[in-house]
Amino acid sequence: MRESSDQMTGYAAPALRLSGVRKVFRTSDGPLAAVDGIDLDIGTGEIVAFLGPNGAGKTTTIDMMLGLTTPTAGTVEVFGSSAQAAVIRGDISAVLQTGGLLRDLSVRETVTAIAALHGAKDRIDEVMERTDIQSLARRRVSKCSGGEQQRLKFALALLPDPRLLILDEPTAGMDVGARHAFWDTMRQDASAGRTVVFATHYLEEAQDFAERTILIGKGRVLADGPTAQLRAMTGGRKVSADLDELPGPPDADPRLQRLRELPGVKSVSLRGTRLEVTGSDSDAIARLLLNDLGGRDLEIIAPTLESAFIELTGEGK
Ligand SMILES: Nc1ncnc2c1ncn2[C@@H]1O[C@H](COP(=O)(O)OP(=O)(O)OP(=O)(O)O)[C@@H](O)[C@H]1O
Repeated sequence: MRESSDQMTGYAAPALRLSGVRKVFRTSDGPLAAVDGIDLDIGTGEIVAFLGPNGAGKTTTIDMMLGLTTPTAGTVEVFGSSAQAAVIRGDISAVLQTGGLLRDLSVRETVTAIAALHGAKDRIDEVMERTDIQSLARRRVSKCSGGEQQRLKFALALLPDPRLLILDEPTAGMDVGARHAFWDTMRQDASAGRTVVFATHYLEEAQDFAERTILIGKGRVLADGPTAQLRAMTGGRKVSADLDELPGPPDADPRLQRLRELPGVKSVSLRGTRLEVTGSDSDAIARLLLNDLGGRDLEIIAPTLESAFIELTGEGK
């Protein structure tokens, strides 16, 4: 990856800085604040998920990051300059939901044409290999599947060797294998210093691939933090184990009572001989179950981002 001017000057501007960003559209029903005051900094080498339901404002925000539209209020900076300047320098590029590939060109002709625009003909083979499209080189774009077209768009986005890559639902149309291959490439890129910001509807995708998740709803940031921490914000983990049959009713059982009295325990329930305990300190619950209460076949399950999402946005997907 190219050396950054920040490294040369010693000034480390964040990859992306949004300050008080708003975008208001005029609609027949009056003004609509699609983005309603977003502040955030994203550092070099981060992989960040923008997670939110339909209409949350993700695409509108991404368009402003890329300089495709201007904010109604606030500022967007990419490596310390305007988004447009960053695009011209080749510091930022994107895989967008919409936007065109020429259907009659072959895959290789497409990559070659865009490489010529960027003065990056020497990178053609490398990006085709990284995105696993060499075997499609002679295929017409119109004959490529949705997932293959996404890989081609990804190749085009890598041609300028951007320091910041923005992806709007990049794996739409890919099967599970292609999705994992895609994210493996992304991880390698991020570890080499490329910053990656992606919008997704897939809760598992944020969970599996982003170290940091920014949850967006109604044009605002609802939560922003390490993806694991966001998950932990909702209800803690569930610990389950088999117990010997209880001699009496569960409400009166002293073993269950000891679990209920543990700090942070939210619920204790029994189905047959299978006990389920939810709480913030799963280690303490597991210790008590195994050491003192004769629990067997113990399982600890972390809450999914789905539950965090529903709790924080008040709406499921
Ligand atoms: N050009 C426009 N004119 C009027 N309203 C718009 C325009 N673009 C977006 N909107 C509205 O702004 C809101 C945010 O839309 P946006 O596309 O940014 O959401 P999103 O989070 O990307 O949704 P999705 O996940 O469905 O792509 C929506 O209510 C949308 O209808």
